[in-house]
Amino acid sequence: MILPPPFGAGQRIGLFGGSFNPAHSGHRAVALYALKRLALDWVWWLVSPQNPLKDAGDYRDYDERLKITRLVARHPRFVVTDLEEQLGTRTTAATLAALTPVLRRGRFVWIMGADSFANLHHWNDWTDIPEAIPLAILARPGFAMRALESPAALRYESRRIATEEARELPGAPPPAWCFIPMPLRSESSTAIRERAKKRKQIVMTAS
Ligand SMILES: Nc1ncnc2c1ncn2[C@@H]1O[C@H](COP(=O)(O)OP(=O)(O)OP(=O)(O)O)[C@@H](O)[C@H]1O
Ligand SMILES: O=C(O)c1ccc[n+]([C@@H]2O[C@H](COP(=O)([O-])O)[C@@H](O)[C@H]2O)c1
Repeated sequence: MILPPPFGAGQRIGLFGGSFNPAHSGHRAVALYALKRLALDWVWWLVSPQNPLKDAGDYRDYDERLKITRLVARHPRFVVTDLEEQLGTRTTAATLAALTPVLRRGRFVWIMGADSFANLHHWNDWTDIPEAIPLAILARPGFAMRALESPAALRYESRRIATEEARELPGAPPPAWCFIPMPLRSESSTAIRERAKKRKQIVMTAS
């Protein structure tokens, strides 16, 4: 496994997993906000080969997703990586299990949007995830209440860290999670794909 080069023991690292199908400026805003609020050294963008809950037919080619994510994530503290492709893992629980020795060497935190946290209980082996790594939940339009009342929030209610203490999250003993309000971003990959589909239809109708 080739770890992102800027990795030193004890560093504060955010793992930002996503389909990035395609990556957009909302992702960048989330990563920038997490970088600052969690006082991270690095954010590793883990481009997921395939979210096991999503339709494979909707996916753009992996290399193309990596390429666009690298363009969107251009920042000296961001690293876009194909770690999950290298590991051959498809579920987050399996990825985190494979990364166990790595997680012990740094102060890691998993970054996700509030929509992901609201649905965490549908993920494969979902309780393994908060048991493996602290979770930073970034606000997303329409999902704050659903996230804060979700099965994951209720199950780990006593392990919630106050927003003002978000800096304590990286490397905190799991389970631990924190909801981080941020200026809301409405971008979504679905909307981008829908717009692209419509443009294609218009061109086809016109020709
Ligand atoms: N606008 C946003 N605000 C907050 N979090 C976001 C936003 N867009 C994506 N995220 C978070 O980024 C991570 C990766 O998201 P993903 O690649 O699925 O993008 P998406 O826009 O949600 O895609 P899709 O519409 O295809 O589901 C997820 O944890 C998701 O919750
Ligand atoms: O492990 C699962 O079952 C699982 C289900 C849904 C999403 N995930 C992971 O969550 C991250 C965000 O996924 P997505 O598709 O919403 O960008 C990405 O790393 C996925 O692999 C993982």
